[in-house]
Amino acid sequence: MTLTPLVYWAQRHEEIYLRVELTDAQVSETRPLPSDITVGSESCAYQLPVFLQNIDVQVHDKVLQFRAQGHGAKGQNEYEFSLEFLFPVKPEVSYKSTQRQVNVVVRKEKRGWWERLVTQERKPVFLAPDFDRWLEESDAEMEIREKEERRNRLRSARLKEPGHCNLKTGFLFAYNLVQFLGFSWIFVNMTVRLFIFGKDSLYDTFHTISDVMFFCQTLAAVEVLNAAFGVVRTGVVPTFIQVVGRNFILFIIFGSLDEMHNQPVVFFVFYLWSAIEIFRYPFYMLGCFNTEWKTLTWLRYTVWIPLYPLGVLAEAVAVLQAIPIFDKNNLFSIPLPKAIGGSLSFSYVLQGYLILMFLGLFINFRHLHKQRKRRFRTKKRKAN
Ligand SMILES: CCCCCCCCCCCCC/C=C/C(=O)SCCNC(=O)CCNC(=O)[C@H](O)C(C)(C)COP(=O)(O)OP(=O)(O)OC[C@H]1O[C@@H](n2cnc3c(N)ncnc32)[C@H](O)[C@@H]1OP(=O)(O)O
Repeated sequence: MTLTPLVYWAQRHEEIYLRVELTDAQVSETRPLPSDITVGSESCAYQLPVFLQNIDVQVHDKVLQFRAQGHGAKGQNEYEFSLEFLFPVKPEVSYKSTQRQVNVVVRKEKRGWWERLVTQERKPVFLAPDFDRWLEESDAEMEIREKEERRNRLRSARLKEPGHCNLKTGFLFAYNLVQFLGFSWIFVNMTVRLFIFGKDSLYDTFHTISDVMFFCQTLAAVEVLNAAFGVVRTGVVPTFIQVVGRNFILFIIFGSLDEMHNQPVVFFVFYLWSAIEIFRYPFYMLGCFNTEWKTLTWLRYTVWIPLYPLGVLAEAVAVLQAIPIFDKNNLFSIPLPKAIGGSLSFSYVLQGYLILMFLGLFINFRHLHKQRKRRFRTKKRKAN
């Protein structure tokens, strides 16, 4: 026999809760509950346990379809009902079942408070408010505020835990210090050599600097993990673009081609890379202790404006210089069936990479511009 179960509902700004009572009752227009029993009343004689199987709850285009099979005092029953929600909901539905009921949670497509649950004005006879979870809109808003305050209290308590804060701060400070020392050595070394040897220093940058640059750029992969694991509050994508972008140039274009080692472009790329890092890493070091030096903050969020396009331009020159070399030595060429040429030169990959570079530049330029606005807007707001 197919029965329509009793369904109790409540809402919050982002969710709808349905409590489906599976009993041996058949509730319908023609056969309402006996007068001495009201929906949800504990005295309902129908509250007999039902052993459930094959629960199927789906949402398609605002309509929730519920089906289940249950074995109760009156034998095996099919249970089903459907509801057309007032507004769109997300297709993902979660539910938990007990002997007597199935608790369903549906997420609203758009956050907000509904005047009723279903499209039709007159509610279905099997539907009733769930007074165990019922809140008026203002109460729900207060519940959200209380949850947020609890979360903030927990977060600040966690950050005050001596172990948590010191470990993360110590790790970040040490990382930033090592990177600052590495890039400072690079920047000072290249500056001094430029003053002493003039233009000649442009041709042996790779031989004098690359070991430390390889070390710093390999270590920089940690920044992607920091972003991915939430160690620092920043996006994974910009960090990934930054680290992959630099290491592609360093390891593939410079590191794998001897012919590139004596090119002046190596000097410009290394110099532009280190010119930002000598401000960025000390800025992070101070940030580990929630302090800042205004001039350093300004430099960290300003010098990238000329350096980033210049840096990517220098990298593009390096890629263009490497293309004929890869064509000649066939390094990293992609093997293809003889019928279609035997191999694809890596220079084709480089031509595609040139497009990625300028896409990556656009993404990170926009990201840093947002960071700069956020940083200086926050400062302005604190100053007022
Ligand atoms: C399928 C693969 C596709 C790959 C495609 C690749 C294409 C590549 C194209 C582009 C290639 C670019 C190559 C690079 C060129 C150059 O570098 S040119 C030289 C100039 N370069 C720069 O100026 C960029 C310098 N780098 C950065 O700024 C970062 O790497 C960044 C990721 C680009 C931006 O940094 P981000 O962390 O996102 O912003 P911030 O405002 O600095 O930090 C946000 C918050 O996080 C905290 N934080 C971050 N890191 C640390 C840390 N190490 N220690 C402590 N705290 C850290 C920071 O303090 C901020 O905190 P709040 O202020 O409290 O929010």
